[in-house]
Amino acid sequence: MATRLLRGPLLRGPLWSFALLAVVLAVFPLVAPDDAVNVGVYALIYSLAAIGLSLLMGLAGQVSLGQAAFFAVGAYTQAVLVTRYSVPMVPAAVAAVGLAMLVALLVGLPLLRLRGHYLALATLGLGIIVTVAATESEYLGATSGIYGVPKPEFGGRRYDSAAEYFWLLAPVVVAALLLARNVVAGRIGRALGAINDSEVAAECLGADTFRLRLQVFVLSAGYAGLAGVAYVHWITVVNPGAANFSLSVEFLLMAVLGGIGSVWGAVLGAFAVEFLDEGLHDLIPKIVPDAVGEVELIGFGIVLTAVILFLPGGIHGLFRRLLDRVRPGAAPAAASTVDDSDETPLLARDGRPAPGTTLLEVEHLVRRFGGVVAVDDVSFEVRAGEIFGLIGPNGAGKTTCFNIVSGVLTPSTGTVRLKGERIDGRKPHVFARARATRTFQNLQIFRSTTVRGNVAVGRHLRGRAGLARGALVLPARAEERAIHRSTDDFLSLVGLSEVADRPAGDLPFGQQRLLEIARALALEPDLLLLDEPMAGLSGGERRDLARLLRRLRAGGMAIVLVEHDVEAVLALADRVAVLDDGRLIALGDPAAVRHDPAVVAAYLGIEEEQAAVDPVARSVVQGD
Ligand SMILES: Nc1ncnc2c1ncn2[C@@H]1O[C@H](COP(=O)(O)OP(=O)(O)OP(=O)(O)O)[C@@H](O)[C@H]1O
Repeated sequence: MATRLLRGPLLRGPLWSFALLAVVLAVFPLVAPDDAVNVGVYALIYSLAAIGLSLLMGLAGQVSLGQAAFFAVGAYTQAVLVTRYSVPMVPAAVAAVGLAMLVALLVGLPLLRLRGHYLALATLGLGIIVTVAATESEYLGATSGIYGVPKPEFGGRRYDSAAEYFWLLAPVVVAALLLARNVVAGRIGRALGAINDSEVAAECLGADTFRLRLQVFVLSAGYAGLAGVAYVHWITVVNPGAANFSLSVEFLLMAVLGGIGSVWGAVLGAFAVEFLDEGLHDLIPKIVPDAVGEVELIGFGIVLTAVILFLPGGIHGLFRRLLDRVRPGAAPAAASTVDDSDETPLLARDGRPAPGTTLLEVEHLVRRFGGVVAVDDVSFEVRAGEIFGLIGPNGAGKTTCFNIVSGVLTPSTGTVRLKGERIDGRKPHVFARARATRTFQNLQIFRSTTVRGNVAVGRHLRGRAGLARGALVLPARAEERAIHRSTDDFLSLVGLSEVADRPAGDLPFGQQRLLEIARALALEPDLLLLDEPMAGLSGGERRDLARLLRRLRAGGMAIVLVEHDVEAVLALADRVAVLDDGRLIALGDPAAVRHDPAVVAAYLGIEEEQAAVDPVARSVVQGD
């Protein structure tokens, strides 16, 4: 849901929507009463932290329960630099945001490697640490905090009224939104969206999950730090309450209420929560006389629970649904078929190992799952420019072999070398970086995006735009255009051009298989592992795919083919390895393998000696 929203048209949408927001924000102080403008200033300040949190939750799929800790780091650093060292406001702000990001880097480095919600727990702890440290530190003014932070002054003008401060902040928030939007819509956001859909598939296309999540966490802390800077220049004082858990909950509520993953929603959520906060301030004392802040927190808790239960997409999701209702549905498009019938080389590239060169070496591979030995002392090599078939009955260990070679699983013992480098036990993105990738027996489509979006993820390693370049968009724009254009080429290879802009999850099963192949080809691999690519394809699609694989081989690509359609493999492959019960029982050219009694026996489940003499058994495998 989060990523679906995140890629929605409202968020990626036209730049005019940002202009509209700018106009609304410009007009707000003119038309709203003074009290409301005052609340609006807090909403703008907090929306910065909420945008960061929304990015973290939507893109990295992680929750921070201590966003206020980074907010406080930003606020304290700014206060110290400006009041104690007379550092001008802007350089101080750069340092404050930088320090918040550095703290996030140090927290994220050990934690984001782990699966699960360790980050949420750690950031909760960080909030407590920052609160206690600020309370105990005389340097930071202990419980009273640091006073006397000046209101901002630019060009001789002091921004001390709510309306003026609002107007000063509004462009900052719009710019922050634009940067966040660019991150979401660009290379990094695309890869993180894919990771949320299928981590294993995104990794196999070169997305480094840990690194990307760490980057977003650090960016998210930067947003919180900037909010802290804006805050301290508005209220001119900072105390340990700035790192309080209740403020982190408030940020969380803003992000969730706005719609997780929607940076637009975070701003809407910030305004909604701030005005709700005002309402609760007035309402709670009437219901609970002498009530203190904790009662307000209960109010927030109730709203948070209600939103999760009844409005899972938040305000942004509500808008999105309304928009979907009025927008006409896209007409379903028919898939085209591959129209080439030749075997001219395809996707050849300079620098690819010469045909016949050993690309992949698998030696004495063993993988145990408890008592089951799924792969048992298997060795083989795959050469550039060949189609290598890997066949065997159900449960023979083929997919496990693929998983080990591609880094999805670590072997119990044995080694895997790709282009001479040991890669066993390394992550799948290392495999992808060496220009090798795979498809999956159980389809791993990125459902939150379109067909074209899936292929664009396949181009991840061919792009270079990082977080900073992506956020500033201009340098990355040419690259994005090139990626967009190239997706058409890869889709046309598998006959999916016509459905390029359809949601990937809407395609029928067979086309989803073809999409996985197009996505893998987009990496322009030297080694391609295909796990049952023919399953679910029509007769025509199978023939087209076989032709495509021959053309890729002619271009010098090495293809390893796991396939239940034994005839198809024997017809296509240059060499075939047969697994049975985890063991390699035959390896050689298709003709030799076809006549191997051990292979016949394995497929029919009879004894080898019997298979050797049984004409019926042999005819079943040989297709005579
Ligand atoms: N994660 C796992 N945990 C436990 N056992 C597993 C796991 N993965 C595979 N196995 C077992 O390992 C053996 C080999 O499975 P694998 O999926 O590699 O075979 P396969 O040749 O790909 O089979 P199929 O053609 O049916 O896909 C099977 O007995 C399977 O049950």
